[in-house]
Amino acid sequence: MTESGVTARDHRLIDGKAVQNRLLAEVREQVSRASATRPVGRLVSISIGPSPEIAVYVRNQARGAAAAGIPFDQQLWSESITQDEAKHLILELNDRPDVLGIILQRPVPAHINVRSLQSAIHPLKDVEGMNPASIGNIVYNDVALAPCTAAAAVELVRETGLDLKGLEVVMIGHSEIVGKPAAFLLMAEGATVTVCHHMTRSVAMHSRRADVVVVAVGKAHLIGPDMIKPGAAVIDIGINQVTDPDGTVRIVGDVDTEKVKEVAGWITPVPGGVGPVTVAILMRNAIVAHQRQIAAGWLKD
Ligand SMILES: NC(=O)C1=CN([C@@H]2O[C@H](COP(=O)(O)OP(=O)(O)OC[C@H]3O[C@@H](n4cnc5c(N)ncnc54)[C@H](OP(=O)(O)O)[C@@H]3O)[C@@H](O)[C@H]2O)C=CC1
Ligand SMILES: Nc1nc(=O)c2c([nH]1)NC[C@@H]1CN(c3ccc(C(=O)N[C@@H](CCC(=O)O)C(=O)O)cc3)C=[N+]21
Repeated sequence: MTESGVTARDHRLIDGKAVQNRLLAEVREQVSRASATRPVGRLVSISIGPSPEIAVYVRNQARGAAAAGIPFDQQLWSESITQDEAKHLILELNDRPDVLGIILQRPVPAHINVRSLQSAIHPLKDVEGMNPASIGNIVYNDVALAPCTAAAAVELVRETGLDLKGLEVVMIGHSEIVGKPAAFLLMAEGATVTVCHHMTRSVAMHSRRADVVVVAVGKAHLIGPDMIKPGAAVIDIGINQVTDPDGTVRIVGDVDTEKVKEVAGWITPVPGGVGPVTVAILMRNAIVAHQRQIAAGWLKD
């Protein structure tokens, strides 16, 4: 039984954990082959200041890295670190041959310019694909190092078996780390993509005609059964903490899973859907970064 009260055996639920296990097994295979010729460096995961939402992600990154056989270095920097100190540390990591890749968790403290730090991560070590150069590659359909959650959403649509070419997809949310990259990745697969945000006059007008709805907003129960075409696939990226009347605290997505699963053909539960696949994509990006560094002559034999 998942948190959302839906049995994991429900055939309408896409099992994110199963997709994670499949992807991590593939990465593990590539890591052991790569390690035969030269050591695979460590994945450095940077959090600046404490944040509960990041803690879950980083804990699962550590588990994913262990499953993939990738050395993992979790760094928690003080929230009083200055922009210059943070940038200097990142530039040092860029030049270390024993560092395979760098991910900077969001949010960062208000005094830190995350866009500037993101740009300081060298594109060959940017395992989250958030350096503008990496994002730019997506426009050129080079999607090998894409933002992990966006790529996870594409992976989960593929899991339905639907042919993405010409598929009517509605992306609800247009953030720089999820909504917009996801829209570009889906376009790269040949989907017809509509992007909605808070200025969209009627989200339902778009979502009701979609073969696939991807939602990354951050509002519990934003998507109800009346907003989904019967049989459509629903990819729920939202992560929201809700407190039940009896005081139980739960994590739910942006979709009213219980009600929407009666209408949808497929739906990703929260937890147990996009989250685990995000972790697996991060590990896949890490071994891709290693291969790109070799191709660029960065790693000596
Ligand atoms: N599972 C995972 O791996 C990850 C999950 N998340 C989760 O995804 C959710 C979104 O995060 P993130 O992508 O950073 O987005 P942001 O929180 O940065 O922004 C929310 C987005 O939703 C849009 N929006 C707000 N209200 C509405 C509405 N009523 N209808 C349509 N669109 C609306 C906003 O549009 P506008 O800008 O115009 O206001 C904005 O594009 C969060 O719950 C976050 O926790 C995020 C990262 C990874
Ligand atoms: N630069 C950056 N990139 C991100 O992708 C990013 C970020 N910052 N900041 C925080 C958010 C949140 N996020 C999660 C990813 C996976 C789970 C995850 O593994 N969820 C499990 C939780 C299960 C459990 O409790 O272990 C699940 O949904 O099944 C959660 C949260 C990525 N984020």
